[in-house]
Amino acid sequence: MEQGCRKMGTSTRKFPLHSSKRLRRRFLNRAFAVVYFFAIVALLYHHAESLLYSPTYGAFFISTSLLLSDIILGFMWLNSQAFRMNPIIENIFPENIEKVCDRKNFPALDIFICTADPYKEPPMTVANTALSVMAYDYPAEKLSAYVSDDGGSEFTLFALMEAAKFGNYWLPFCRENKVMNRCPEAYFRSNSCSNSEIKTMYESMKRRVESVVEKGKIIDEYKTSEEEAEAFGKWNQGFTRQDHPTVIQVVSQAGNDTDIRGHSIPNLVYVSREKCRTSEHHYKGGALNALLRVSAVMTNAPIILTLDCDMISNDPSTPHQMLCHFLDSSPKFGFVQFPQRFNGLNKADIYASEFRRMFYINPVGMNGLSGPDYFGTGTFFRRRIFYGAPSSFIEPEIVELNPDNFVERSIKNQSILELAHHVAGCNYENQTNWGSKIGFRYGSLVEDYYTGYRLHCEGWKSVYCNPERASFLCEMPISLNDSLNQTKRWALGLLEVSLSKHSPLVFGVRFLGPLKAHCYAYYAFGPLLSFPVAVYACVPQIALLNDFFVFPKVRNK
Ligand SMILES: O=c1ccn([C@@H]2O[C@H](COP(=O)(O)OP(=O)(O)O[C@H]3O[C@H](CO)[C@@H](O)[C@H](O)[C@H]3O)[C@@H](O)[C@H]2O)c(=O)[nH]1
Ligand SMILES: [Mn+2]
Repeated sequence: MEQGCRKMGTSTRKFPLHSSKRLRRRFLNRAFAVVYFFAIVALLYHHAESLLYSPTYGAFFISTSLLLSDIILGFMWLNSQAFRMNPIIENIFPENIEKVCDRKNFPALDIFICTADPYKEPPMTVANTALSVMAYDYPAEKLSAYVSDDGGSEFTLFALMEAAKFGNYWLPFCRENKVMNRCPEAYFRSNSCSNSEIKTMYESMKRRVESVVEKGKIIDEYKTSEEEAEAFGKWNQGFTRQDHPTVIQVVSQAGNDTDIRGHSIPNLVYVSREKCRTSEHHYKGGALNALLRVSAVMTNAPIILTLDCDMISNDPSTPHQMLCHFLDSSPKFGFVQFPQRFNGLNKADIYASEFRRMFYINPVGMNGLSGPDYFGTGTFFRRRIFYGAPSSFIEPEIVELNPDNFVERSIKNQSILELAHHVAGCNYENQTNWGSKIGFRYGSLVEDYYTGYRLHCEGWKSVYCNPERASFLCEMPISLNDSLNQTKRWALGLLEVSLSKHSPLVFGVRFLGPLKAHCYAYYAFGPLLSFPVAVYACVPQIALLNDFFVFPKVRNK
């Protein structure tokens, strides 16, 4: 992909694309860490001493729980120090991209958007996300958005068809008005729109989409062509969410479909992989692998962006920003991670929903240790990364899935569509390397963390990119129930890794070195923190009632 650009003869040395800055105060932190370490040792010594000389059973119980808690806290503190040893901030210069690479030489980009439930993740949200990325400031014929629908819902397909029609107006509107926030819902919410015609158009599309979801049925009046009616015909009587054949529908085709100004619009493809109760579907990891194969057969772009359906683009120049890393990188470079920034948080963020440490602080620390982990969304990958280590390519089963394969035929070609249906089949992965050695990795509920970890173990590198203007905005769970469910799912997924043979401190340390292994251990063993949290929430009260002192008194010798 880089060759096309390098041929232009303009040097990236003259027009740098990125630079990095090591944080200067890391030495102060190292000195502080040494002092802190001795403080922790002293505290553990105190607990051990109180344990040995416990006067009562109650005191023995309290000292044991405090000792265990502080061992866990100490261990987690130690892991967390790995992030602080070599933090690096990466700067990019996207304004130089078009000086070193002509737009016509830009690499193609396949965008994967995952959705799984039309009621929890409304089709309008999916449509907005798709529109926000289809409106990227990038050559339209090089852009393809693939929406994976694990909910197998005709309403999601309907929403995308409506989005494509509205896109014919929206894309030129954004281009001509230099709109920065290209997600229509977010744009109309934050702008008192001067051009109310487009707003009316959006509102009417929204009404149609919401009404089909509400009614649970797409009325015939809404099916505007035979092709559309045929597509919805696939949702016949036997079609259920857990049991249905593959549905792949090309909603718009680059080079063929044009907007109202006659410009091409990007490819938009709806994919609902085959589901059957008798075979494992591996949740989102399975969905992403199906998309990897379907997109390989149809467009095979060398760069892939993965997005959750609620992650809207907030900056049309994000592809230029990621190119700053891809066009000027080593062959081992595998992915660029953008942070998740959340919509609608109050300024004080009293519930700490921003995940500041996870999304802003730690990744800067990992930048200095061959790159951040994969967050599951907002990530641009080199397609080659999914086929084995940088130095040992793993051949996929069929040549069409090879990352270097050039697709000559159109995405609507009959044989291409047949093959795409085949590779999205629910038994396709049986007796193959998918999920174990190639593609997104199975084996943990947090497929993102686990996949990023295994890719780093194979020798791939990544970079964290956090431009001033948020590249993406997403939603966070707002109800207590959803939030607890999410935390529980993450905790289970992380424990699946920490207690497996691939545990960062056993397996990871051999391939990543101690510092990076401790970074991964910080997350993998994170769920253990629930123990000290529970102890510190209850034990001091019990201690107080028993007249037992948890910490040494100042007067103690
Ligand atoms: O069987 C499934 C289940 C989920 N999803 C999609 O996966 C994404 C993430 O699922 P969600 O239920 O929203 O989980 P979160 O906890 O909000 O997501 C975080 O945690 C996940 C697991 O670590 C990562 O995959 C996500 O990228 C990350 O944002 C959503 O777009 C879903 O539509 C599927 O496609 N198929
Ligand atoms: Mn989510």
